[in-house]
Order: sequence, then structure tokens, then C-alpha cells
Amino acid sequence: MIKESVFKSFDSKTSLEAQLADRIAEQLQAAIDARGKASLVVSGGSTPLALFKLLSHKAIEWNDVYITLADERWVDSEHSDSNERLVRQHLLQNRAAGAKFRGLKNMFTTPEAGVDMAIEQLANFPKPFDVVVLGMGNDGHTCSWFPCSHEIEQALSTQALCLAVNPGEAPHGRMTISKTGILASRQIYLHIVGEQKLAVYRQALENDDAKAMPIRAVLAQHKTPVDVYWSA
Ligand SMILES: O=C(O)[C@H](O)[C@@H](O)[C@H](O)[C@H](O)COP(=O)(O)O
Repeated sequence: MIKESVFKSFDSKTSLEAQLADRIAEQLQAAIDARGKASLVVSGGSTPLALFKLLSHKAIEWNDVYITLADERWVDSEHSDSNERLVRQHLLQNRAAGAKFRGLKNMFTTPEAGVDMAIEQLANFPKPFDVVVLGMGNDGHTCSWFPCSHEIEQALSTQALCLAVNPGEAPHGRMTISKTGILASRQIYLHIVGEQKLAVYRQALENDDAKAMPIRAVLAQHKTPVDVYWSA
């Protein structure tokens, strides 16, 4: 049994989003005050969109905030499956329009060919990352660490910041930050909504077999603080 992370439960999605947005904004501004700049890693998918909007209105020094993605699908940034598109439409707006965004997709035709450039693009990011916001799929994946993929061992063991993944059961080749990269952060939030995700989270706490449920690689470690934000 994995020792449970800080678990915060909310009655509604909107109260979760309001509190998480406040907390992230405070941590980013505190990082800027302490070190002159801050870094934020966000996930794609559907869960964080309202959180992105709330964050975009926060009165912090966004010009000093560097933003990237935990993972990206290897599609153009205009594509409906692009996580970069979501970030541009929902987060890099309003006060956050001045943030420095570097995505994981680049001009190479495959994620394998684009890995070195993706890593280079993040070279000037403040590290450890100040804040990382992760999602979780119903198969227990986070980032693009898919239990079904050939690259799962590599995702969980490489010392490189990024790697290419071909999930098989999920659409598109991907670029993802590795476990090493994600754990090199000051604070991780796992943002999950709904009873099904709660059941998956509870199942993930049962043991530390991260290849079966990769979210365990985040939950079963003590190096980096993880706060779980859940609402019905
Ligand atoms: O690009 C992605 O798919 C992700 O970053 C992924 O790890 C996501 O966070 C989960 O699949 C949850 O997705 P939902 O929020 O859509 O449930």
C-alpha cells in the first residue's frame, strides 16, 4: 500500500479550480520573488481547461513565467488534438498572454527525430520546475506514460528530460517529459475529477507497480511533494 499523498476533496469542480488556481498563482509569484522567474508545466486533456482560464486572469508577473506541457501529441499546433492549442486558447490569454511558452512539438516529422530539439527548447527553463499540474487517464497513465506502450520502461527510467512515445491504444505519436523530468520539480498537483478517476486513484495506491499504472511513479515517491485535488 502506498502512503497517501495530501488529498484534497471538493464538492464541486468550480471550487477545486478556484483553490488550485489561487495556490498555483501564489507559488509562481513566490518563485519570481525568490528567484526572478518561475516555471509551470501543465497537462493537456479536458480536465484543466477551466483551471487554465482562471489562471489566465491572475495578477502575477506572467512575463517571468515559463510554461510548457507535460506531454504533447505529434500534430500541428492548429490540430484539434494539440495540447499546445489548448494552452494557447485557454491559458495564454488575458494577463497570462505575456508568459513565455515553449511547446514540445517541433518541425521534425516524428517525435523520435524531434526529441533533442524538444529538450533544447526547455534548456533555459527555471529548474527544478516550480509547479507541475498532472492529469490521469482511466488506465492509470499520466503525462504520456502509457502502460500499453513499448516505451514505458524508458519513460520511467531515462535520465533525459523528454522522450518519444507511441502509445498504440491512444492516438498519435507523443513527446512526453520523463519521470525524472517531472520529479525534478518543487510541487506536483494531480488534478482529477469524477468518481471513476477517484476509483483509479484508489487502485493506484494499492501497490507500487508503476509499469501497470504509471501514475504510481508519482504517487509512490517521497522526493517531490504531490497534492491530489479531486472533485466529484
Ligand atoms: O495529453 C494528454 O492526454 C495528457 O496530458 C494526459 O496525460 C491527460 O492528462 C490524461 O489523459 C487525462 O485526460 P483528461 O483530462 O482528458 O481526462
